[in-house]
Amino acid sequence: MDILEKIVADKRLEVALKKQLIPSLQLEQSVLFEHETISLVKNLQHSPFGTIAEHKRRSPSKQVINHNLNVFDVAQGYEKAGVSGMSVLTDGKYFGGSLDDLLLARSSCNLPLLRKEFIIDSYQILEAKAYGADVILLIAAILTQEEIKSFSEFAKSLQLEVLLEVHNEAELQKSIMPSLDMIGVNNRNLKTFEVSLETSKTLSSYIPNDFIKVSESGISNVDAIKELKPFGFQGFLIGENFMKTDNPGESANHFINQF
Ligand SMILES: O=C(O)c1ccccc1NCC(=O)[C@H](O)[C@H](O)COP(=O)(O)O
Repeated sequence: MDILEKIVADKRLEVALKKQLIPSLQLEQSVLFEHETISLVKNLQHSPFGTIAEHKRRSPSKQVINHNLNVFDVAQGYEKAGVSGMSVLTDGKYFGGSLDDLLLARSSCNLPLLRKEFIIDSYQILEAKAYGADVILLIAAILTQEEIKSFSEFAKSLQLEVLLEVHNEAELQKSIMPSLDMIGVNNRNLKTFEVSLETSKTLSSYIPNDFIKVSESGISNVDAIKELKPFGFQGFLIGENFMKTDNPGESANHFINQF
């Protein structure tokens, strides 16, 4: 079993247990609060540097990145730096995140928030809405075409935006559908952890222009963004490069000031 299969197997167990503790109907009641969606799409369309800055304590590829920060300060720092959106990893076992991180980020900034999670059940989309997300991530490698359709349509019915992530052409071809807003190319192979910006460049020409193109992972300097922009990318998801420092907000600020 590779790491992605292991994460998904654990996630299925986790979601089944959560559904017993807090049934969907109960969760739906929390969703009724009127948090107006803050659009990541609009921010990316209007930014020359389209940075989506991530809160990421650890990862399967890097183990520990940073456990000494609090998400409240990180979110405020990112907002002050002028990033276009924030990604919050909510998986506990492999990334050290939680839904509370999402809620804290929501309470501390007005950035569009992406719930970065391995979504395999519509229950997690309800959770995303209830905890203040504006955007959900769907990973093509772990979903069927039917799941991508039903999950993205459900997200849209909750006024959430949808970022669909691919890593190869086959994943992209099965996923293109009108209920998506953004298509992200993950430069990291989630099975081997190998990272290459060439993945974004190669897949860019297959992504229809109706979608905002986002390049994810392994972006460690401004030159990478300058390299990717001619391929049509408007969003750049950056985690480790900011989170490995003592002050991710300041690092993001320094990064953006180089444009
Ligand atoms: O980051 C990992 O090691 C990883 C392993 C398995 C599944 C997903 C993984 N990462 C999720 C992400 O997509 C990244 O956190 C995100 O794109 C930021 O990447 P980076 O800037 O390289 O931290």
